[in-house]
Amino acid sequence: MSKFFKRSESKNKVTAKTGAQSRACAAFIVNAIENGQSFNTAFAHFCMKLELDDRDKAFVSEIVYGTLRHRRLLNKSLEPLLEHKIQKRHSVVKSLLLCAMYQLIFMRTPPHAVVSATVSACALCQVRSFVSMVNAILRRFLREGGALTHSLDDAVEFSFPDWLYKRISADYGDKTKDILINSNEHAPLFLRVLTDRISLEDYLKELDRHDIDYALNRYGNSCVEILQPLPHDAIPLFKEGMVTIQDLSAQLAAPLLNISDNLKVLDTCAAPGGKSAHILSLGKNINLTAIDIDESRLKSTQQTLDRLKLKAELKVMDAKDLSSFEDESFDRILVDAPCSGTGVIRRHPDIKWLRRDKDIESLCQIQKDILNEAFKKLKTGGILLYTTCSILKCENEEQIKDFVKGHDNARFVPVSFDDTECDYKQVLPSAHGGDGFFYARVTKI
Ligand SMILES: C[S@@+](CC[C@H](N)C(=O)[O-])C[C@H]1O[C@@H](n2cnc3c(N)ncnc32)[C@H](O)[C@@H]1O
Repeated sequence: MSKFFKRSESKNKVTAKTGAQSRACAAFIVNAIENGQSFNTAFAHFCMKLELDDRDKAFVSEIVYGTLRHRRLLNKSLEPLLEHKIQKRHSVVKSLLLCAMYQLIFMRTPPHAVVSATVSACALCQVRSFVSMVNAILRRFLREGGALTHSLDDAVEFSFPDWLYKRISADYGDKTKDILINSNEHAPLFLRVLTDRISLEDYLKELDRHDIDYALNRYGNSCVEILQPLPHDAIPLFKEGMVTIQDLSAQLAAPLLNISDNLKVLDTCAAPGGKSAHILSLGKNINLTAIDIDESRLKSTQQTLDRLKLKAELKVMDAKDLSSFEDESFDRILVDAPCSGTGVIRRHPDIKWLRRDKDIESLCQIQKDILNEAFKKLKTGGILLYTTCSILKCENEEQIKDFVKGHDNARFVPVSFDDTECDYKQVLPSAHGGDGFFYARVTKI
């Protein structure tokens, strides 16, 4: 356990009670996600309901993320142990068992602790009548070796829904397995140092002073990877606004806008504000309008900008209708479009179970509508940057190629990666260390 999760002496023991509460909380969250709730909503709700402290929350989040990462394989290992099908109204029992198996196999938590806390959690989950069944299944699982039952089907082995597996393999062929493996990794913590306020060198000295392990990455010149668990409030100079949390791939987006001083910039899908903040750091006197359709998410953009002491005009607005702005009035436009999130599954494994195949078509239509509308607002000679955190070609290269084909006055502005220039760039999860991401920029002639 990291030194940043220190507790007072009296609270330092994980009692049977807190152990059961954490297991109940994890099972409730997994169950809620299976029923369509997002991780963030379910996590906030159940952690509050079960009155968990920060250390318990970290433990719960590890169990939930891990269980979601390996859900299909855990399920395959659980199924032969179930003598009767668990009814839908008792589905939390299945979540309790899957979470317990994840702890036994992947976290190597002592078996007696997992079994006794999971059994006690039945009462908290209001499935007391399942106590002996849960106890018997977990003990049998351990007696029979406590190992996973593997599958020759990669969708099961790497726990991806069939529809998504099919789409990834149609797009990537023999690269598919690597993509699935990398998407099941734990995502690293990347910081972006605001180098207009503190040099990278000086910030690294700060990390050394706090004895924090880090690594640099040749792709981002203000990017530092932190090699140990570190809550936000333990990140040196975070509160002071000298540094922010942003994945490496996300950090590579804003510089592609070629920002210089005094430009008028529109960020069409801005929340929670990571790239808006980056744009503002790249020039002086940038006139940035940041819009988002989601009011609550736009509030988090304001918080991001406040912490970093940056200013932009924020508006709740649907980017499919930008008629309140004059045509050809922006020098730079960022369309960081709503997407499937298939490039960030290692960071948000709930995406695998929340997304549906039919969502992809509607997302593609929204992306197309936003691109068409945003391009009207771009000045001649300006740059529009289209990015997504998806790896699906229909959202990325097919989308932008169709766009350029459909606009006589649009031209690609090539992007350069690994010393190679291309009209657009697809980065796969972990390929450079960062998330899966897509970048393409166009200009108006
Ligand atoms: C990938 S996130 C943007 C991340 C953000 N650019 C950043 O760097 O922090 C996509 C955003 O698009 C917003 N969005 C979805 N549909 C939209 C629409 N029609 N108009 C404007 N924003 C939209 C979502 O609310 C979400 O905040």
